[in-house]
Amino acid sequence: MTRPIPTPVWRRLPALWWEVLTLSWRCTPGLTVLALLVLALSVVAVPAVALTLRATVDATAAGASGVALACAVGVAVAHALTSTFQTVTGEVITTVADRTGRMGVHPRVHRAIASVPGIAHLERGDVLDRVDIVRRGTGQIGRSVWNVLLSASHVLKLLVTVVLLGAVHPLLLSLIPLAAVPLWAHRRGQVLVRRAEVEGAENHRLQQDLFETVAGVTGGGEARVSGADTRLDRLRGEAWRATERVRFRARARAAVWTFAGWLVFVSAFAGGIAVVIVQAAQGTGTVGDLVLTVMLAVSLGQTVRGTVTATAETAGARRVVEPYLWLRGHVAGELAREGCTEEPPRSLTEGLALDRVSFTYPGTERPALDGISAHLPAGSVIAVVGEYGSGKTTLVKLLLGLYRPDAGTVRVEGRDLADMSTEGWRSRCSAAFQDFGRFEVTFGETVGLGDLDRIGDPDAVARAVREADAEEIAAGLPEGVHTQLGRRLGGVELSEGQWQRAALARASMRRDPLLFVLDEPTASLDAPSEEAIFRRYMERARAHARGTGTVTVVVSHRFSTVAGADLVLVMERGRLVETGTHAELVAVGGRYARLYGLQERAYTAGT
Ligand SMILES: Nc1ncnc2c1ncn2[C@@H]1O[C@H](COP(=O)(O)OP(=O)(O)OP(=O)(O)O)[C@@H](O)[C@H]1O
Repeated sequence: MTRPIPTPVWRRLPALWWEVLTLSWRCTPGLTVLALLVLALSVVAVPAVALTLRATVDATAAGASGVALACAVGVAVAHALTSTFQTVTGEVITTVADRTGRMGVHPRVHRAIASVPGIAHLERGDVLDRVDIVRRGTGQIGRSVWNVLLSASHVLKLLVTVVLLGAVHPLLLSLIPLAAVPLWAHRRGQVLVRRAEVEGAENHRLQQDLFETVAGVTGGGEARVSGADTRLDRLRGEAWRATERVRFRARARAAVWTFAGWLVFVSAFAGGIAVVIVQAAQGTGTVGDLVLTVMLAVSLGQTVRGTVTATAETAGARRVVEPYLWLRGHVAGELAREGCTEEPPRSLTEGLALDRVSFTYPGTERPALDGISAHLPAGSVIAVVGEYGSGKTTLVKLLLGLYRPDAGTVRVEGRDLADMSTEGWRSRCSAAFQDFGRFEVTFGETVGLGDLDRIGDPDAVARAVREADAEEIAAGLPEGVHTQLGRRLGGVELSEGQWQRAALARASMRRDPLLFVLDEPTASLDAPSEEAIFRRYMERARAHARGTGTVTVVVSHRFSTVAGADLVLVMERGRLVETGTHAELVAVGGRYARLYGLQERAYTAGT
């Protein structure tokens, strides 16, 4: 099969600029029009000042004081407009670009990444590097089209200026090609800077992760107690220095290129001015010509610098635009590869099945799941047990469609989950994980996020809170479910167990899930609280079973809590080593029975 040749970046840029311009229009129409207007008028402002100034001087020399006065007023008006444009253009463009970046581009990036079925791609270094660059530079993407328009307006200004100078003396036309030298030199430097950004992205991510670990409340506390914070901080410093070394070298080389380019242009320009001065001294030009030349000479410097800066920024934005386009291509490729649109069934009668499922995490050697086959009947409560790292979480993540099996099939009512629309399947799943999210919104919202359609429904939220046994938490908050959570936002901080119950309540928001997963969501709770919650969720599972045939999967280390499950799956090093009910497995006297006995003895000894 021949692979399609990817479209070069430069051919995709015009479409991207047009897209950003329409986004600007949608995000902030008034300012977008103002920015376009200011750019158009700024092209004619400087030549207008120069021409009216020449007319003023020549009229004065000819003794036409009335004309001279009128031209002087023209100079004042044109000068005032030029100054205003110089101040306003940057402000307006920055505001438009910033709004477009935050309100338009940022949500698009997040939506695109989230639209890819599964999360396996978020474990890939090449994807993470690009996401890191794009997240830091969405403003530059919003600004990219304005830099292009700014460059175009500066180039136009430059052309008008040089044409006027050419009329004074044709030799000055040679400045046109020479004005391109600084642009070219700057571009060369930017290529080096761009390469250095991608090269240093991995170390930058590493230092950021280490910083968050050391400075974070959770990980940071642990690091301080264990004394690992000094070492982690040293590693962070090393990673930062490695990134900075690469960046600094590239920027220094880029600066040398820019300086050399400017030197060539400025030398040529000085020669041009000398020619005009000689011409005026010989009487072949007017005093007005000399004034016009000096005026344009001053503004030409600014115009060329503006052109270089805007063009350099356009080129510089490629270090963000290129990874952005790469990410979009990646997302489109992933979506095309999936292309599954089948809707999930309304209810289950047969249930879910794993058929020789294997899975290895990207970048690792050992399979996390190895040839798992099991039937999870509709309406049943399945317990998954096993030691640390045996593959329990990976198994439920495959059931939830967060990862795709490398081999084998996950079936829903006999149909391959891979053929089903990921969005459709996820909308029929509920899950509470050990690493639950702490969403710092109001308590009611943190629960309601479990079912966005009903986030504002107080009855639905109250019921979910009741099911997670979290009523006392809500009642204890100063403003009940309307209390803002999180200290950073001036709200109330919940304890670990309270956050966990909030996560459980969130998972209870959906009324008719086909798959309900509880992956050790009660690890922060004591054994009696955990048992009480599981009892409650077992009852809920039985009620769901009668309606939609929901399969409830519970992952736990505490064997006693899951003894009431219909089926227990015992995992060991990625393999399913035993299957049966609690009674059957105890009777067999195998791995489950041994681990169960050990835990029971430990519990009895502790009481
Ligand atoms: N994102 C990941 N990338 C690479 N390897 C991973 C990842 N997540 C888990 N693993 C590995 O896959 C194996 C199974 O992990 P998994 O989290 O499924 O086990 P578990 O039984 O749920 O463990 P625990 O009881 O500690 O939660 C482990 O060897 C683990 O190190």
